[in-house]
Amino acid sequence: MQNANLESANRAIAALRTQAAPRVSDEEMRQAVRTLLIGLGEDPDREGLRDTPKRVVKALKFLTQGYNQSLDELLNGAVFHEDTNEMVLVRDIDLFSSCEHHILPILGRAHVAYIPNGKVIGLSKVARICEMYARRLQVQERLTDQIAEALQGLLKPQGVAVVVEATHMCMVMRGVQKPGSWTVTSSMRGVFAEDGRTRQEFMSLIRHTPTFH
Ligand SMILES: Nc1nc2c(ncn2[C@@H]2O[C@H](COP(=O)(O)OP(=O)(O)OP(=O)(O)O)[C@@H](O)[C@H]2O)c(=O)[nH]1
Ligand SMILES: [Zn+2]
Repeated sequence: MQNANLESANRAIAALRTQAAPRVSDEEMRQAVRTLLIGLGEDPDREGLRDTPKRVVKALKFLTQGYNQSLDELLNGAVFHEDTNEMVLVRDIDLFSSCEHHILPILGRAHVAYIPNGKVIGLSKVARICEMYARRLQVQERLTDQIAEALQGLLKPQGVAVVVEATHMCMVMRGVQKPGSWTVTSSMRGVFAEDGRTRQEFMSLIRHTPTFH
């Protein structure tokens, strides 16, 4: 059911993008950046800024490239049958996202665990799932949930746990200006939600400092 929701949300986003795509050209986007520069009191024709609209549009498209990806594509079939009941944890996955309120960076990392139920996923695909959702305009809570929901839908595991720790540039460089503040969000499914000991094991594994660091 959750997977069906996720897929229908992805389809809705894809449909919106298809409708929107012909309406806004790269040139129009560049013009919008040029307008912003003028609004900021700059001269968009001075040497240093001449190519800035082009660069900004390219950078923003890169930072939101997750809209053009799908779970199917990134998985490339890397779901395998495996009989194991032990926790799989991929931790310290770097995240670079953008907040949807200010389009400013969210910098952080994700820790993702699941307990299989007959199926495992290629380890790199866990990081790729995080990457796909991070490379969209986000709020941290939704990003965290989307990662958990994707794994839940793909693997139907005994449980999924996702913790995201991030700092928001909109809270650091502007607004309330609190450098050093971190936001921690979590999404727990199945045994991680129901069983305190499993959740505790996960929490202690993500706090543990590996010897190779
Ligand atoms: N819950 C949540 N809030 C976020 C996230 N990123 C940014 N925000 C918040 O979104 C809110 C938007 O509030 P507004 O009052 O509309 O915007 P603002 O005037 O720019 O707010 P300030 O940042 O307080 O100056 C702010 O409190 C941000 O801190 C996020 O990932 N999750
Ligand atoms: Zn923000």
